[in-house]
Amino acid sequence: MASASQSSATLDAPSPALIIQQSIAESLLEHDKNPVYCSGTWKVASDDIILFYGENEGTRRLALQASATPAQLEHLADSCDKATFGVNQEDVLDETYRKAGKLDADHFAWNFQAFGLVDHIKKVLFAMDSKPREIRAELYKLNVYGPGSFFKSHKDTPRGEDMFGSLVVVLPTPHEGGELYLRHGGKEWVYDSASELASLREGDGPGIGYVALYSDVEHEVASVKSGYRITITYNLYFTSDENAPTPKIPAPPSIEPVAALLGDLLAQPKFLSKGGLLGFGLQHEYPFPQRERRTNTSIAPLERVLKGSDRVIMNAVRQHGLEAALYIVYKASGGVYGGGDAEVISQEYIQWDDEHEVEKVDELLVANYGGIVTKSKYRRYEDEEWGWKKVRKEEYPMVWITKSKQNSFKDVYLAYGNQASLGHVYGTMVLVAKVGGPATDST
Ligand SMILES: O=C(O)CCC(=O)C(=O)O
Ligand SMILES: [Fe+2]
Repeated sequence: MASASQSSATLDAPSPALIIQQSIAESLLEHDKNPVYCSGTWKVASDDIILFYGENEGTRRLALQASATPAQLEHLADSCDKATFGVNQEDVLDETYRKAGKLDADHFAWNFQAFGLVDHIKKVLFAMDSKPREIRAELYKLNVYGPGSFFKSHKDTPRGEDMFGSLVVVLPTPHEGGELYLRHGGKEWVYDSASELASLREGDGPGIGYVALYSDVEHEVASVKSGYRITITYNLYFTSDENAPTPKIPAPPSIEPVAALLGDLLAQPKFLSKGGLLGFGLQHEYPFPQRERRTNTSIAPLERVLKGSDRVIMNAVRQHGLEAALYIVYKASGGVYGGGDAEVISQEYIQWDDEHEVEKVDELLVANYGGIVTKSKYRRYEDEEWGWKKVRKEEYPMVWITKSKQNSFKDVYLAYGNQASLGHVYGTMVLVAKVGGPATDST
């Protein structure tokens, strides 16, 4: 009896383990929503879309940035062999299944480097990995789908264990039809290269269409109605670490010691107790952004290209939850402003000119360019300080951890005065982290 009641209890209430098992299965189902392909358009440079092709010495050059003429495209189509497809490890020619032209990788070349695109594909298809596996694309074939060409439903034959998918790049030649249908897990999608390419706006420069799909995704190219649909396909592989040469360089030091020391510094009760700024000179050089005449440009985008120890310190201060950014430390000489050690930091790289007089560079920076005063002009002359109360009040104390003169510039500005004269503005790009709230003055 006891055993009977036990078994009925098992039937009524699923065990906790079973509930967890079901939850795992359910949440894995959620992950089936991960994309099995990705597609879109990709911007390229004009030089990227020049095609060189030929089976023998006489190589043709076909530049696609300006639209190719029908005669040029016909020549390319005529240079192709008939495309075959794989059935049971054999290449089969059957134009009722696949009608298209092909060139093997040893009969064509183009400048386009797929690295950026491949990196993008990696992030979309392997977003579930905290550190996505490295992948690479190997040039495979060029195909020309002229009017009436198609490729019926198939899966691509994986070439090697590490191959996980295919990348099809569609060149920007006008065509109609030739949609790519993709099917997986009972779902269907369509990638319409003709309309994707047509949607590229002229002012945006040239672009290509692309679709990257897992090898187990069934796909089919619908019949091309007009024009030429030219594709370049790549095989996509996981890169194997086995063949990678062992690095000769020693492993870089971890950021942990720097972050720990920074933590110790911030924990000091007297250190910037009212808040302030931590300044770091940069150890590498960075190109200042292009300035248009009489405009200013933010240097914030340079943050993405920080190198070496500059990157380490940016990561370390952020690890401590500090707000940090690149700034330019401005100082000026000449005009009313001249002299003094005043310093103002701003994220704007300013185009000074010799037509507009500037009375006080520091005040202009504060008023118009988000400037923060780190040293006010008259701090050394106490009797004059009354006139600068307002600016003094806004002064943020800056503690320099490292100093550097790298990434400095000198500009000329028109200094206001009885007689306008030329002055100089000096700038140095640095990394600044904010500690605590703004420095407040109790007076
Ligand atoms: O051109 C396409 O969109 C796909 C071509 C294809 O399926 C293949 O070459 O295997
Ligand atoms: Fe295919």
